[in-house]
Amino acid sequence: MTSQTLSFTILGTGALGGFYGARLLHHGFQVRFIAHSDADYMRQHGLRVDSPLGDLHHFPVDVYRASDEIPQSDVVCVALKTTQNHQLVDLLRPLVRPGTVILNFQNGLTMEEALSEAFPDSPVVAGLCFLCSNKLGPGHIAHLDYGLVSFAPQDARGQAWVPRLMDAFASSGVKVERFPSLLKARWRKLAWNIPFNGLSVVLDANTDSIMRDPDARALAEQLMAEVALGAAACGAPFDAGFTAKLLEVTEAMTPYAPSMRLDYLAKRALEIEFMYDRPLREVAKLGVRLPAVEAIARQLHFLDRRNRQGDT
Ligand SMILES: NC(=O)C1=CN([C@@H]2O[C@H](COP(=O)(O)OP(=O)(O)OC[C@H]3O[C@@H](n4cnc5c(N)ncnc54)[C@H](OP(=O)(O)O)[C@@H]3O)[C@@H](O)[C@H]2O)C=CC1
Ligand SMILES: CC(C)(CO)C(=O)C(=O)O
Repeated sequence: MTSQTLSFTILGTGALGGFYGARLLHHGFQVRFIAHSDADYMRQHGLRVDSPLGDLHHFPVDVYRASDEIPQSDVVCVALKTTQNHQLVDLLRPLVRPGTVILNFQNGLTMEEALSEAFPDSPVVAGLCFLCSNKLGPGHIAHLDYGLVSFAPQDARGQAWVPRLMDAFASSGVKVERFPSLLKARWRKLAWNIPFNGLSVVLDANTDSIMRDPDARALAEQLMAEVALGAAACGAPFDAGFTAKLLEVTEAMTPYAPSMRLDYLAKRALEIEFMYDRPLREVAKLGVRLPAVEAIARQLHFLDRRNRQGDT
C-alpha cells in the first residue's frame, strides 16, 4: 500500500485533529472526522482552518459522531484531550479492526502503553506534535505556528508503519521527523509541557511573559531541570544542550497561550493526569521524586477543581 492510498479517521476534530486532518484531506487523502459537539455544525458548514500555510475550507466533509457506523480507515488518529482517556478504548473499539494502525497525537506519558495493552494486535505509533493551534469555534481552527510531527513507534509493528505515515504527512505539507525511542521522545516533549503548560495556568501568563520575567523564567528552568532528572532516571536522558535549546526556541516563539491555559480559561478539565501525575508515578517507581513538579501538579489540581466546581 502506498501512502497516497491511506485513509485516516480523526478521533477528535479539535485544534490538532482538525489541523492535520484538513491538511491530509487537502492533499488527497481520504479523511473521516469524528466530532463531538461540532458534528452538526460541520455537516452544515464543513471545516475551516486558518493557517500561515494557507487557509483551508473543506465542504462537505465526512463527519461522524462516535456513536455512528463509521467505515474502516487504515489509520485512526487519536486527537482527543487526555482528559477523555477514560473512554478512549471504548471509542476506539469499533474503529480498530485487523490491520488498523493507531496514531496517538496526545501530550503526556504512558498513553501508548495503554493502547498497546488494549489492542495487542494493532500497531501503535506516537505522533508528537510541535504545533500551536487553537479551536476558535465549531469547525473552525486557527493554526498559529509550527506543526512538526515526530513519529515514534511503540513497538516493532508500529516501527514498520512509520515510513508510510511520515510520507503521508510530509506529502501534506507537514514537517516530519522520525524518533526511534518513544520514551525519549515523550520525555523531551514533557520538558516543554511540564513547565510551560503548568506555569501558564498557575501564573496566569503566556509564554512570552514567562520568558521575560526573571522569577517566572527561573521557575520554568527549575521545572525543566527536574524533568531532565526524571528522563535520565527512566533511561531517556536528554542530549547536552537540549534544555538550553528549548528555552531559546520558547523565547523566539510567537507569544503563545499553551493549551492548558486555554482549557483553564474556558473552565475545561486540565490534562494533569497524563502530563504530570503519570510522569511522577513513573519516576516514583524508581525511587525518584521531583518536588517542583509535584508542587505544580498539586497547584494545578487545586485550581482545576476550584475552576470547575467553585471553591473546594
Ligand atoms: N492544540 C495544539 O496545538 C496541540 C495539542 N496537543 C495535544 O493534542 C491533544 C488534543 O488537543 P487539542 O486538539 O488542542 O484539543 P481540542 O479540545 O481542541 O480538541 C479535542 C477535540 O476532541 C473532541 N471530543 C471530545 N470528546 C469526544 C468524543 N467523545 N468523540 C469525538 N470527539 C470528541 C472535542 O470536541 P468537544 O469540544 O465538542 O467536546 C474537541 O473538538 C491534547 O492531548 C493536547 O495536549 C499537542 C500539541 C499541540
Ligand atoms: C509545545 C506546544 C506549545 C506545541 O506543541 C504544546 O504542546 C502545547 O501547547 O501543549
